Amino acid sequence: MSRDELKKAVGQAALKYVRPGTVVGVGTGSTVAHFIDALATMKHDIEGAVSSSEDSTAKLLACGIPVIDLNNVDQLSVYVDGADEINPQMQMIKGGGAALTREKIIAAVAEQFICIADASKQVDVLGHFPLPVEVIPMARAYVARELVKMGGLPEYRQHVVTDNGNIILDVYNLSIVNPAELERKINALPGVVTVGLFAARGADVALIGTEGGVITLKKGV
Ligand SMILES: O=C[C@H](O)[C@H](O)[C@H](O)COP(=O)(O)O
Repeated sequence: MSRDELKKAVGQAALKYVRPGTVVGVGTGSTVAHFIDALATMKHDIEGAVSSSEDSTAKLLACGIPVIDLNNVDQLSVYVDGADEINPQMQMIKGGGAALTREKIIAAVAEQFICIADASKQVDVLGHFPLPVEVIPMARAYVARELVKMGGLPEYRQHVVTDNGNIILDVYNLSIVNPAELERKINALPGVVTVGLFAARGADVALIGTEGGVITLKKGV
């Protein structure tokens, strides 16, 4: 099976976590694009979606799924999103598509985070994928210097402006043995909007696309 077929399989598998009559949290990326296609098949059974990016909003609307402002939602039972890396503790690196901040906000509201990913995203230790950090433009050089002090090699993601009007630094050379601590440390730097480490709030369920089918992993099991 191609990687795209694996992504499609997990996108479809995530449908079973969507409860009729609810608002669904929707992430961003090529895996989520398949989930949105699947969600469109039950668009008359849900109230709508909360979206984590302008890209996903456009795709949801094109599929006829109403997009609802997060501020008008009291409860979100599930948030479905992809990942750039996921470890056995269900902690993730996200933000390869620059949508990390809105993704983290929706993940914080949701009762359940359902991560959908092909098996290539599974790692023992996070950090092979460069860690995205969303930064307010005037803080770019300062934050980069601080990231170097932490042992990283930050690289400015050229020609990318986030949906929030900020820039992304991708941090190479990190072997993240304590993701929760690094998440706290980077988030504490003035000028950092958020780091793409989802450690304090990881996934609750991971649907992993493999050659043998979709595997379901649950946090703490
Ligand atoms: O900013 C983008 C998101 O964090 C994505 O969920 C992540 O990059 C995975 O994307 P994809 O499913 O395209 O590999």
